[in-house]
Amino acid sequence: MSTDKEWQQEQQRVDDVTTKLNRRISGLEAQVGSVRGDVVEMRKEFWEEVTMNFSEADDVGETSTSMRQQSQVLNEREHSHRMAAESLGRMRRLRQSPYFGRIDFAEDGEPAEAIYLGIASFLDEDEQTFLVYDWRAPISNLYYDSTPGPASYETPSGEISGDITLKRQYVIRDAKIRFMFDTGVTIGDELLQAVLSRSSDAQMKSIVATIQKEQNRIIRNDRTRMLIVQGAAGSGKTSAALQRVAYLLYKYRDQLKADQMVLFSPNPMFNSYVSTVLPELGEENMLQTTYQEYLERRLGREFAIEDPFVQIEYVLSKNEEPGYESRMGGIRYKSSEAFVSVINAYKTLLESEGMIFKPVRFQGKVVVSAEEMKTEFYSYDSSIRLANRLELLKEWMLKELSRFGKGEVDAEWVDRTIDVMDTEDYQRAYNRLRRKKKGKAETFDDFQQEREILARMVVSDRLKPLRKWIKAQRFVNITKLYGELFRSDALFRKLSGQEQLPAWWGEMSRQTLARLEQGEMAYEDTTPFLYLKEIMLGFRTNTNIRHVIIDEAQDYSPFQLVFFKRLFPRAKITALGDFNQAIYAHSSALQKSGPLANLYGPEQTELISLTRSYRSTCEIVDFTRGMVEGGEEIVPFNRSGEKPRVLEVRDTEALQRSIAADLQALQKEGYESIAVICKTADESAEVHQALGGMLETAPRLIKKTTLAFEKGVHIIPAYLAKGVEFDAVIIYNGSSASYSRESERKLFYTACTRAMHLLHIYSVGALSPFIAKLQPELYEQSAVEV
Ligand SMILES: Nc1ncnc2c1ncn2[C@@H]1O[C@H](COP(=O)(O)OP(=O)(O)OP(=O)(O)O)[C@@H](O)[C@H]1O
Repeated sequence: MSTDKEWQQEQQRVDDVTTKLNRRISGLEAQVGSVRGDVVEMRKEFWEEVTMNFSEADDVGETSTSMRQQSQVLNEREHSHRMAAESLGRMRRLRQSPYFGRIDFAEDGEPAEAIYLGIASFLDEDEQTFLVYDWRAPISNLYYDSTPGPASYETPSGEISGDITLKRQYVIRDAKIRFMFDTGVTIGDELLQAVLSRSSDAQMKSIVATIQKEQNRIIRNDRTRMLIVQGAAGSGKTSAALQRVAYLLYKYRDQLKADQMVLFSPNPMFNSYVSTVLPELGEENMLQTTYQEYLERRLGREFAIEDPFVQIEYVLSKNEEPGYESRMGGIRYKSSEAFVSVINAYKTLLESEGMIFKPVRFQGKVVVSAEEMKTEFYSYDSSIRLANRLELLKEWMLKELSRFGKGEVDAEWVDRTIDVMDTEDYQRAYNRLRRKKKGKAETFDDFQQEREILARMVVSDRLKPLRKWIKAQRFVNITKLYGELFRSDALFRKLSGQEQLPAWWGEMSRQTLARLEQGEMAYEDTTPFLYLKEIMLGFRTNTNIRHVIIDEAQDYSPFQLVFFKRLFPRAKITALGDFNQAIYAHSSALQKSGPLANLYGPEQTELISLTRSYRSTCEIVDFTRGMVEGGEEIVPFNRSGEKPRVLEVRDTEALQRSIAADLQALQKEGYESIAVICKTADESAEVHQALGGMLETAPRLIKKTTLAFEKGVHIIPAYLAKGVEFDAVIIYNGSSASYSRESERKLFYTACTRAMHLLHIYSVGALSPFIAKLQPELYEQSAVEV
């Protein structure tokens, strides 16, 4: 334990470091000052600019180089200015809290040296002595990974071993030490206690000061192509992922930029929730997107595409509708690896037969018929790759179109068009001609010639959209090709190699075709459809991205994962998830062993499990872990609170009145962020309206389009509460009517695990079996009804 004297010495050091920081800050301010704000913010429109069509590996390097050049347009002056500005930002952050940890490390045969850890390095004026080490420096690993005693750490030039003689933790604010504690086995249980007991924030916080050993393994793991993290609810997966981004940006600072890393979030609100962590650590944010955003860009123009939230609403609330079971069968099958194999086999088959094209038509006339295209296509050497044969076909069609165009020059419609041309059009045509025929004798002098030139121009103009259409290879009828899979059982049997069709095949196929005909695409069809399109026409890969972080990985299907692998051929993947929170009806890529682990093979895959849950009190964890399989492995962090409270009420009116009273009481007690978690969006909207009239300030209704996460009272459907947390959670109706099907278990678990300090569950009538089956001593059954 530290003594008063040590405290004074430490405070003295804080004062010294602060003085030096102030000096450095003044210097940097002078350097940055006058041109502040001039720094060019270069952010790429992620999906717009970096996706390109490449099928050959050779091209990849080239694209990547040109893209890097693009992003390095900043000139030298701006560059150094930017560096200074960034450094200033870091120093200012350090001034608020220069460090949070210290280890005294004696390298073998050397005296012990005190290593202070903060969010950035700070060198003394001699430019040699580290007053503060960056938490990501190799030596800092000792702090997270080792306890006092013999220890070693890796450096680029080999392992260094020695002895840790002291491990100390601080909370420093405004140059004053507020808390100081010598730690042993774990990193400051006490500090962690304090951090976890505070109320939640509208934005996620960085956890650098209290990273736990097992989380540190995730942050610094850098060996394999694929890192899979299976972690209990609240075990710090998202936190670890974000610190990992910061770590990689530090470790590979010469090669890796923030815009080469992308985080896939479950919804737009989550994006905003996590967006402050990296800036807080003095790093630029990585790119953030959602899978839906990608789908919209790729398919949104052709189809009305369903989003996963509409799909889940259907799954949760339409179980009485005809066709429900077959759609569920479809959702499961279309997300499977088996379907990936079918589509791969389909592509192979199409190399020799079965292509479907759209004819090229112009003013009712067929320019090139689908049959002619097919004949031409299959006349090419079959050893040429499919995508390349389609390129050849494209060239042939463009020629056919030109030939057709020449024949149209004398058509009557052309004459008519020329007759009604106004002077502006005429002038435009004339100018164009002049530009084209620079220096040549051809002019408008000759009437005959003039007519011909204008006619050619008119035809060419009219054919322009068709040319564009051909160039974009829109003539391949992907929709029909995809539909064919569901139209012909024989074809499907041939491709799957199975006599037996998948469950609900007939009805499900009818549903699929009916939607496609309406120009709609169900969420479960989007990835397979796009995959078929990509493998036919050449995959549009994104080679700029070097790291893909997939949060809530359990919500992605095996099919989507295969897709990710193709989409980001140069990226390493970090996939974080919890199979107990797999809320979608499709099969999940994250299973104990399975699709995710197989994606890059065992050599290239590492799996880390997190079982300690930090978010919720012991009482809440004890309660929630009983609901899921394997829950006994989840270990609550040692922080106590009230037992979850369960309250059965008579009817909806009593339910809403009780919840309104509860909300008011909670707010009075000082809970700042409270969620009333409903099952669906419709239910949330109803509750929002009902409670609005009963509360002083209207609660906030969270929809799938909500962008910002804020404090206050929220009404939110369970599936949108993914990844976020609240001081207090009220489950709107945890009755057996709402949550009893097996498919609802994980949704219910996800909802309950959003609570940090307090969990109240209301139920109209009988309780959900997921609660009823728990030991009664795990919760407080309350009878109070308003
Ligand atoms: N080492 C730590 N130090 C301080 N706080 C931590 C630590 N690890 C986790 N937490 C806190 O625990 C809470 C849960 O963390 P996080 O959201 O990262 O968990 P998760 O595993 O992604 O959860 P879920 O799967 O339920 O969404 C957050 O408030 C986070 O700040």
